[in-house]
Amino acid sequence: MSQHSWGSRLRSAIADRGRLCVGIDPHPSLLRAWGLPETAGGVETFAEICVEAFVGDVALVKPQVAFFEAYGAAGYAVLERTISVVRAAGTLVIADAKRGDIGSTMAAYSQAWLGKDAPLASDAVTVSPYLGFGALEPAVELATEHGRGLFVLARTSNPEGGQLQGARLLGDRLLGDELDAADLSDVSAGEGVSVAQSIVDAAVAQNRDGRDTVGLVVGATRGHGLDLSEFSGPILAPGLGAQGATVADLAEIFCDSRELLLPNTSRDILRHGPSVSALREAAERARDEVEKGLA
Ligand SMILES: O=c1ccn([C@@H]2O[C@H](COP(=O)(O)O)[C@@H](O)[C@H]2O)c(=O)[nH]1
Repeated sequence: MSQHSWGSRLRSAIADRGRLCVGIDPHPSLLRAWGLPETAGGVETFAEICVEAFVGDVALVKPQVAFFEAYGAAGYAVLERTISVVRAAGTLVIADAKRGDIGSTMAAYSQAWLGKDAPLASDAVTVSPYLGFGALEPAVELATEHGRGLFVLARTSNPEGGQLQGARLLGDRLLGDELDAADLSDVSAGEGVSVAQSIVDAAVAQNRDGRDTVGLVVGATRGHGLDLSEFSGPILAPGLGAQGATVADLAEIFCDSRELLLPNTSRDILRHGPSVSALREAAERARDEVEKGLA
C-alpha cells in the first residue's frame, strides 16, 4: 500500500498551487486558431506549449483523451509523453478518459490508467458508473493501492445528462412506466433517490477508509440537487468559462463541499494561446479568482 493517499496528495497540491484544474483539450478549432496542423504533430506542439505554460503554476491538469485518441497510435504516443512530462514535474494529471465496463474489462482499463508503471499511468482518471458502481471495484482497488484517484460521473455539466442522472430509483429500480401500479402505490411523486444521488452515496461508502480515493464529477453549470453533506472526497467540477459557469456560481452551487473542490476550465484558458505567457497569465488569473471566490 502506497504511503500517501489520493486525498493527502491532493490537499498538499492544493495548498501549494490552488485548486484550479486546467484542461489540455486540443480541439481541432484550437489547433487552427493556434496556427497548428490538424495532425498528431500539431497536437504534440499544442501539448508542449500547454506543459510549458501550466506546469509549476497550477496543481492539476486534465488532458481530454478524446482529442489525442482522434489521431490513433500517434495521438496516444503524444498523450503518453505529455502525461509523463507533467507528472515528472510534480503536477497532478487527471486523465479524462471516462472509462467504464464490466468488472473483468474494467480491471484492464484500471491497469492502463492507474497501473504503477503503465505507459499512460495518471494520478487519477474519470470513470463512468453506468455499468453499475460495483463494476468499478478493480479501479477502486488499484487506485487505493497506489495513492491515485477516480472521478466518477455523478451529475455531469451537459444539459442532456439530467434525463438519466436525475431519474429516481425505487430501491434499485428506476421509477417510471415499467413499474406497475402496485409498485407505485406507496410511492408519492418526487420520492426515491436520484441515480446521481445513488452514485454519491456509493462513493461515500467507498471512502470510509479516509483515503478519498473516489471522487465525483459534478458540473458547475447548474444546481446539482444532490445531498453532498456526507461526501468529503474530491469533486471535479467542469463547466467554468466556455460552458457558462462563473466563480460566483461555484461558490453558490458548492457552498457546503469546498474542501476538495476542483473547478475545471479548458477552452476559456486555451483560447489565449499559442503564446506561453498569455496562457500562463490566463491560468494564473483564473486560479487566483477561484481561490478568492471560494475562500
Ligand atoms: O460533466 C462533464 C465531464 C467532463 N467534462 C470535460 O471537461 C472539459 C470542459 O471543457 P471546457 O472547454 O471548459 O468546456 C472537457 O474536456 C469535457 O469533456 C465536462 O465538460 N463535463
